[in-house]
Amino acid sequence: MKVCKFGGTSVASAEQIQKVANIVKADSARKIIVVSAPGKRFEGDVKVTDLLIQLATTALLGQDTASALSQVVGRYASIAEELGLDSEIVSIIAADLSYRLAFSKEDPSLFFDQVKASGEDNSAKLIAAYFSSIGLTAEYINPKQAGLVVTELPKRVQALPESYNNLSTLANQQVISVFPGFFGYTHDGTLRTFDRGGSDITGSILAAAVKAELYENFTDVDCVFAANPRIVENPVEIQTMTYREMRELSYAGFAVLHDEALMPAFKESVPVCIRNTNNPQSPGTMIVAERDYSRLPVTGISADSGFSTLYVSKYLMNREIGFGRKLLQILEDEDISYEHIPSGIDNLSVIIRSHQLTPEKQNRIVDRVNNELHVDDVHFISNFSMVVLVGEGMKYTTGLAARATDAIARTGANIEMINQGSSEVSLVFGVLKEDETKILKELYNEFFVPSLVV
Ligand SMILES: Nc1ncnc2c1ncn2[C@@H]1O[C@H](COP(=O)(O)OP(=O)(O)O)[C@@H](O)[C@H]1O
Ligand SMILES: N[C@@H](CC(=O)OP(=O)(O)O)C(=O)O
Repeated sequence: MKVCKFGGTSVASAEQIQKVANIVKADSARKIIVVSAPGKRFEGDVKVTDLLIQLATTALLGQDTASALSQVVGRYASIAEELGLDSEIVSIIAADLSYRLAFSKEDPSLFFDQVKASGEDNSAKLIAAYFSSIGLTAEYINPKQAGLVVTELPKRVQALPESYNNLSTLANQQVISVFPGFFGYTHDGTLRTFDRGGSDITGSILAAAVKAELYENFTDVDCVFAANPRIVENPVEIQTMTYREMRELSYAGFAVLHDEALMPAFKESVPVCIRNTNNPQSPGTMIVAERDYSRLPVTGISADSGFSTLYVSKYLMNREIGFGRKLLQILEDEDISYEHIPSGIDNLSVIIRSHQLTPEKQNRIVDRVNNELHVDDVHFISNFSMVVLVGEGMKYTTGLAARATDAIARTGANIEMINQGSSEVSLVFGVLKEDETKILKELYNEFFVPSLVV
């Protein structure tokens, strides 16, 4: 049995959904279909999830929701009409949205989740109806009834272990299951969505639960490329990569797969294949536990912005027992996680995703570090990017860091931070945001030109 996830671009219009149906028909092993909300049909279009966020915001502000609501219903109505479905499905979707808008707004984040999740939920209902209309025996699956149970607030949303057992019964279904991505329910029945892009996670959870032979993730590119195709022209195609490599690359900018989507599949050794709905003949990129990495040391290069650094210096910091713990406790008290901690003997930097910081939080942290740790200097620097070189073969290659730093030097940019994880599967450079693109391009030239495939 195969689990297939179709992303927003794959279900953005009637034409795309017809391609999805053809892909499902072409292989009888494709029994569980996870769908996203309709995404962008063209450059500049708006994803249904973003329309829903606008709708929820309007409702929370107590403003008239009629126009925002009709935009969302309109997207589904035009898809349904083009697919030749009767208006009943559109009435079901309109009624569902009105029901969600009447939900309690006491906790705005839960209200947002209710409204956002309708994107995938209604997409699944519509696609199941379309499959049935063309003679495929298909059924919409409700994640609550199927048992996709997630953690309660204030914990980060994650599937609970029992979900896998609950969902495993889907393996016995004779019909094609159409499952909405992106959300689950807590024990008390509260709906919670995963982070943006989270339908990839749902697909992986289901693939692990039914111990699928393959998790196919259908998107709008033929494969995973060695660098973001929006930045590097015609990048090298990756045929096979390991879970670890994909995890590191999606951590910093490979938007093609959510970085939390690998663990469930990895734990059950389910291989993942990234494929193109618009070109299903293309074999795609296989993500597996091990691969031959003798040819090229670097598999891919990613880059992501939106990082800040908390810089702290104090003479003899290296001798002060408990300094690091006290500093990290201050961050924990502010509910902040960190990415890297490069350090010297008298100073250290804590790299943080900037979206976690507010001016008030920054002031409180700086005050507490000054008052409680009596440092010589503490300040925040924002606007950092991380550029990450990833490859299982890196640890067997000498001189690789020197080649990378030489390439960066050629751009004239300064390296603010270097971090090599002990697994040596990645090498991270902290750079200024304004230098990110030129560094990515130069590193790509250094390690991939003139190669054609990895
Ligand atoms: N290294 C990469 N390889 C392939 N695609 C990438 C890479 N980095 C970024 N992307 C982008 O990821 C996009 C697909 O992911 P996403 O927009 O989430 O699709 P979907 O709508 O299928 O969920 C591609 O259109 C591509 O622009
Ligand atoms: N629709 C949600 C979840 C998702 O996974 O979407 P996509 O498959 O389009 O990345 C989002 O936009 O975040």
